[in-house]
Order: sequence, then C-alpha cells, then structure tokens
Amino acid sequence: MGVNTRILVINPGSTSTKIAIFQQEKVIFLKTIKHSQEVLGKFKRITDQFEHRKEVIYEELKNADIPLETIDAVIGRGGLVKPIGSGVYRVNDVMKKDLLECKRGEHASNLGGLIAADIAKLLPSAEAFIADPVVVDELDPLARYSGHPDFERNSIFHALNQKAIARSHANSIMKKYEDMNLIVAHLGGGITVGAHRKGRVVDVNQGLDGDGPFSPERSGSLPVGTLLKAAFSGQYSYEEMYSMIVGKGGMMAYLGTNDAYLAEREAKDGDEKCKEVLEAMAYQVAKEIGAMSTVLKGEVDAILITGGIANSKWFCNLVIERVYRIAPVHVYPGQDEMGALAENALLALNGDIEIKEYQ
Ligand SMILES: Nc1ncnc2c1ncn2[C@@H]1O[C@H](COP(=O)(O)OP(=O)(O)O)[C@@H](O)[C@H]1O
Ligand SMILES: CCCC(=O)OP(=O)(O)O
Repeated sequence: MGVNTRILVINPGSTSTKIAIFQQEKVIFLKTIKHSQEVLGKFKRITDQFEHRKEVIYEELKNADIPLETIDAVIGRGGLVKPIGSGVYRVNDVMKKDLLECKRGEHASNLGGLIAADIAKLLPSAEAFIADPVVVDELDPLARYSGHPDFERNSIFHALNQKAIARSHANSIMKKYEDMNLIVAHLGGGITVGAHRKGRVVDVNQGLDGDGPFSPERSGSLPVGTLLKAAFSGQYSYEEMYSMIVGKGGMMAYLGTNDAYLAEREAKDGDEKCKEVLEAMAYQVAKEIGAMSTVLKGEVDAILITGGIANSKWFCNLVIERVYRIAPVHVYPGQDEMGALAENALLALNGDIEIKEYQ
C-alpha cells in the first residue's frame, strides 16, 4: 500500500453513528451523527436501520467533499457474529449472512460490517473489514458459569474500545498490555466492565441482554424471579419484554431518556429523580468494578474509565469515590474505537497482521 492510504471507518453505536476518514494514521475527517430515539424508534429491527444509517453516512461524506473513489478500504465496528478471537476479519458472505439474520442477537454494530461491505462494493479495489467485534470471547472457564447449565454466561462487550484504551494506557507508562492487570469500565449506551488479565478479558458483564450495571438504555441484571413472573403474566409479549431489557431499559425506563448528558443537566437544575437515577447507575458501575477486582485476586494495576459518559467529571467522581482504594483510576473520556479500527485496517492492508477469514 502507498503512503496515502485512505480508510473509511464506520462505527454504529446504539445512540450514534461515528464515521471517519483516516489518511494513514492521521484522521482527516471525523463526525458523530446522533440518532434521536424518535427516528430510531420507528425501525422494528436493527437491520431495518441499514438504509437510513447508510444514507446519512453518504450525505455527510458528500457535505464534506470526500469522493468515495479515493477510499482504499472500509472498516466497520463488528457486531454479533459467532464468538471469535481478537483480530481483523474480512467481511465475507458467511459473516454478512450471520449479521443480516441477527442469529446471535441485535445490536447497532451488526450494521458496521454490513454498511462497510455495501460501500466497498461500489469501489474498484476497496475491501471491507471488521476488527475486535463485540463478541470477542476470552472468558475463563469459571466466568462462564451462571448458576444453571442451560444458561451459560457469554462475552458481549465493548471489546474494541476496552482493548484500545488498555493498550494505549499501557503504552503511556511504557508497559506492555500483556504484562498488566486492568479493569476497564466502558460507559456508553451500553455499559461493560472487563477484567483484563495480562492482555485477555477473562471476565466481563454481558452488556447487551445479560448482566451487570444498568446503562442509558439497558436494564443490566434484573431480579430473576420477578422477571419470570412478569414474563408469564400474559401482560407482555416477548418483544415488549425484550425491549424492557434492551433499548427501553435502564435510564430510558426510569427517566424516559438515554441521554446521560441531558439527565445530568436536569439533575444539576434540581431534578431529584435524575440525580438519584444517575447516582444509582454510578453505584452499580462501582459495584461491578469491585466484583472484577476479585476476579483479578486484588492484583489490579489500574482502573480505566472510558466511553461517552466518562466526559462527565461529576459522574466519574461518583464511581471513583467508591473504587479508588482498589487501584489508581484513570479517565479516558469518549473512545478510541475509530483510531483502533483505522490502525487495524492499515496493519491488515500492509500485511503486518493476518486478515482472518470468518467461518
Ligand atoms: N459530556 C457528557 N456528560 C455526560 N454524558 C455524556 C457526555 N457526552 C456524552 N455523554 C453520554 O454518553 C452516552 C453515549 O456514549 P457513547 O460512548 O457515545 O455511546 P454509543 O457509542 O453507545 O452510542 C449518552 O448517554 C450521552 O448522553
Ligand atoms: C453490546 C456491547 C457493546 C455496546 O453496548 O455498545 P453500545 O454502547 O455502542 O451500544
């Protein structure tokens, strides 16, 4: 590849789609497209959002005067494919089928690979990839136990950003990620807290429809007996109950918004309900960090807090006051998913890492 390789990066999240153009390692265009609940709420399934999100991306690239023909590769944040190892994968037909059928579940990142492939198809020589999708699975055998053999715990989390932030933290103190024990809390539309032991995420809450803290739009762990009673009450359909867990759970259920920034402003303007719900979310994040410290047997080099909500000093302090005795805490607001995806694409195009084939 030449010295002016251009990568288009596409990162669909639950509340936004982030797009970027990288020329080599340098970002020359970056845009976060926010999607309102009113607009996304109209689509029944995540894959139904495909055309809408793709059109918005085309529009943004057109407005920014970026001709598609100048792009050498497209990389998307990967979604709910089969559990796979960390790395770069070509978006092939088997993957597209799994993403389209949402066999492993629905999440906005399913659209990352699909949109990347659709755009790459229009270009003469560009390929489409995904890297470190949300299903990266490095769980220890003990972490897979739930409490019943029919319900194995699995790994669905912000793998890309958690690993990128952990590596960049390790680099910043001249250490290797593979030599450190870290707890990484990603606070976005979903919230995941991972125990990184020497470069492997050996335990993490399943942040889609599994367990852990509630988040702006997910319920996290719920009292199972009560949940079961509600499921069999005849009052709700499966779809209604699922949306109480994913999409309309957490802050959405308590406050009617998934915007933590807005809720914090309301809290600061005196809204006691907003204040208490955000405090409860921070309390649950801290509790999960405490749990992950036991996974690492108390040998924790650092706790890293990242994701959109990490932009809020107030919220981070609510977490930090409960966990600072465990290990030093570092806050990395936002996420480095775009940089990590671009870097992975460049390494793959240059032949510096293997491009894996999804099967
Ligand atoms: N400065 C801020 N203060 C508080 N919350 C913020 C701030 N900036 C973003 N957020 C919140 O972060 C959440 C989105 O995080 P993000 O990591 O972008 O999510 P996703 O990628 O899942 O869409 C939203 O609830 C948003 O309101
Ligand atoms: C499903 C785990 C990843 C996740 O929750 O991502 P978002 O916060 O972007 O929804």
